[in-house]
Amino acid sequence: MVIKASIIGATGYAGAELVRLLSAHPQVELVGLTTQSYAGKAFWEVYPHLYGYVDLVCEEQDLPALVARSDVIFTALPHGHAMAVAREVIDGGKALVDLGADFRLHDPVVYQDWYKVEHTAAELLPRAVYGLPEIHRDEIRSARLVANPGCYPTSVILALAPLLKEGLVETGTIIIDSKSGVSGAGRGLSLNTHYCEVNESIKAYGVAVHRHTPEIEQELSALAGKKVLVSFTPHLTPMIRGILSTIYARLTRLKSTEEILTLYREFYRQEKFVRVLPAGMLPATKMVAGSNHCDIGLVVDRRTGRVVIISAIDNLIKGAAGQAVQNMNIMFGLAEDTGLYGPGVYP
Ligand SMILES: NC(=O)C1=CN([C@@H]2O[C@H](COP(=O)(O)OP(=O)(O)OC[C@H]3O[C@@H](n4cnc5c(N)ncnc54)[C@H](OP(=O)(O)O)[C@@H]3O)[C@@H](O)[C@H]2O)C=CC1
Ligand SMILES: CC(=O)N[C@@H](CCC(=O)OP(=O)(O)O)C(=O)O
Repeated sequence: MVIKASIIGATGYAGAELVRLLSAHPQVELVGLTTQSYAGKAFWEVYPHLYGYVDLVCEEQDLPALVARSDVIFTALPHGHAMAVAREVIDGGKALVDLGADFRLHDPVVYQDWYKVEHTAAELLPRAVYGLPEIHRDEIRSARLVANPGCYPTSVILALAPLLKEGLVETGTIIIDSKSGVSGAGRGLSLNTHYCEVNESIKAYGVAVHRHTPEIEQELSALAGKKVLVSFTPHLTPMIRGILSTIYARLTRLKSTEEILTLYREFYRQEKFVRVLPAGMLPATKMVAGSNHCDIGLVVDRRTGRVVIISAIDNLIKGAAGQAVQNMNIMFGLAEDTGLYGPGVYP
């Protein structure tokens, strides 16, 4: 089987990583790469590392033509833009994986509250599946519209799922401290992300108001079977790739580190992309850079009755493009790790 794939917003950081992964995917043919600013340029002129691997030319978005020649379309656009293309893709009988936030929240009112954008395709929300394969694999299999999760939520939900499913943490005491590389903010130029502003400095942002908060709470609440509230604080750090999330929660029953690690190993036993680390080993962003892994380590602090869980992902891979490919593989009945197998790069 050859899957014809197009990417709308291919020239952003998430889109370009998708181009790299799909160009090496044994069962995909890339047939369209759209851009806002680089129409007419060869893709390798925008991203020279792909010289010799991708010979497509960037094009302006011509949606009917793109839908006609694709089996699957990936949207890697700023939030608010995928809803304008989703209906035409779905009505055309093609699959859509959206890397942005437009179809992640089930409730359009919550979306409007946090994103300050009107949801103009709310009728499609019931058909959208939240594309975290380790939690929603069966629904993804039959979905035509998959909402690829946010990068921070991926690192947080995978880190907490086993404990919430077992009712082992108090659902009102969860504190999440996440640190991201600057590529998480996209390729566009901005004062907040230019070299002098971010290098040799770490800063918190979006405190108590970050738009990933409702997405994290939606998924954690579903796992717990009751409302979960979190305090989520993201930080911008002077690295290019990676997210490290450190999560604190009070245990409902005291367990040892080894007991909880056993629970995690069992929960993720079949998962190729979640690595539960042995006691005494903790994740680092370098361990997952360039791979589709989420690494998880944890320690029970018996003194405070809290568990501290640490997870690491590459924001552009498991946090975006890799997870999108994983979702496509599931939707098209391929082995889930096709085109994604293997560790990343080190150092
Ligand atoms: N970066 C990350 O780590 C992650 C990103 N995401 C999500 O993926 C999506 C893309 O993010 P990212 O790649 O970082 O963003 P970038 O800013 O790097 O790229 C955005 C892409 O969208 C195109 N674009 C921008 N505005 C418009 C518009 N008005 N109409 C059509 N095309 C437009 C750009 O074109 P051009 O290049 O020509 O200007 C570019 O191809 C976002 O929704 C983001 O939140 C999700 C998880 C992680
Ligand atoms: C460092 C940085 O700025 N990160 C981005 C989140 C990354 C992202 O891609 O957001 P979505 O997954 O929702 O699309 C931010 O905080 O807005």
